[in-house]
Amino acid sequence: PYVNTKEILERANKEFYAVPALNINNLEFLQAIIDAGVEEHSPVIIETSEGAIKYAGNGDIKLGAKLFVSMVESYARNVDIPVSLHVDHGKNFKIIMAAIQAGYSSVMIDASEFPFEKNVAETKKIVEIAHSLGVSVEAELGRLVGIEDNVAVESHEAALVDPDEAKLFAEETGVDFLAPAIGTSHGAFKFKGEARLDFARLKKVKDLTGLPLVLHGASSVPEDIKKLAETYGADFKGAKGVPGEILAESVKFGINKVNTDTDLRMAFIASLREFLSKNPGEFDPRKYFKTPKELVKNVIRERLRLLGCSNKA
Ligand SMILES: O=C(COP(=O)(O)O)N(O)CCCCOP(=O)(O)O
Ligand SMILES: [Ca+2]
Ligand code: NA
Ligand SMILES: [Zn+2]
Repeated sequence: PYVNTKEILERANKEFYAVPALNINNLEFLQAIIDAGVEEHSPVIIETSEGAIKYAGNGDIKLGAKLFVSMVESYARNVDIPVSLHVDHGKNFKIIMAAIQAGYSSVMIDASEFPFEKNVAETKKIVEIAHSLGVSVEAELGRLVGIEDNVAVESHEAALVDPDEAKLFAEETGVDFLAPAIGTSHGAFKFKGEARLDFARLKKVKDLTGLPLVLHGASSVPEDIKKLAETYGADFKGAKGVPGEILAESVKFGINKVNTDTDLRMAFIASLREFLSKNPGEFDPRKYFKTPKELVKNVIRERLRLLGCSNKA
């Protein structure tokens, strides 16, 4: 069934596991996610960035939002696992409103680049509107920067979440789930040195807010996927993600939603490169997208098990 993200995350919060939030831009990744959730008897959270909504709507954001709601809601009605649809990194009020009106389960208002007071004000505005329409809300505190050994301490201190601010933020905004910056960053090149997240800081945010917490920039960039892509011509030198055991650790300290996009993109392109080089005569997209979809599905199945949400449907 098509459910509200809050329902999925409240149970995860209570039972100490995490649910991956998986980004889509097209039909194929959605199919891979649904299949993974069904095969693992697991809830799944589908999320679309503002760029994805523009992409699907061919520039028309209302059309894009409606298209994603109808695709996700239709697939969700067809399976017996909980599925929700979320706006990732919402910054543009028009896009957030279009998504709420189209029927999204939840929205992120990302005002984390602004000073604390403005982040509170922006978030509060969205929370009031969204809650009046039964839509749940995610917000972010701190900025996504890797904790680099050589970067001066005060600069990454300034970027990471302040746990006391998080408590105040939760109280003042009524936000349903919170993304505390603890040292991750988006994309495939997250760390120059050792991957390190600030778990002490994360635990303080959890203890002070009690909210379901979101880890952004959580892709692992699995070594085998990176190698497969490079074997068939990709140049992913220096790509490094969050190791699986660190993801599992973050769940112990209170992470319940794990945003994952890069790992899906890497799996798809690695498998597509391999398929195309081995099948020079193929030109049916239902054929050349089939094995990439399979690999994305299997990467998601493994992540569902790692985060402890298999068999939680
Ligand atoms: O935190 C994450 C996941 O980050 P990761 O998968 O790169 O680690 N996300 O929020 C996904 C970010 C998606 C960005 O989409 P656009 O390119 O359309 O703007
Ligand atoms: Ca942000
Ligand atoms: Na999000
Ligand atoms: Zn993110």
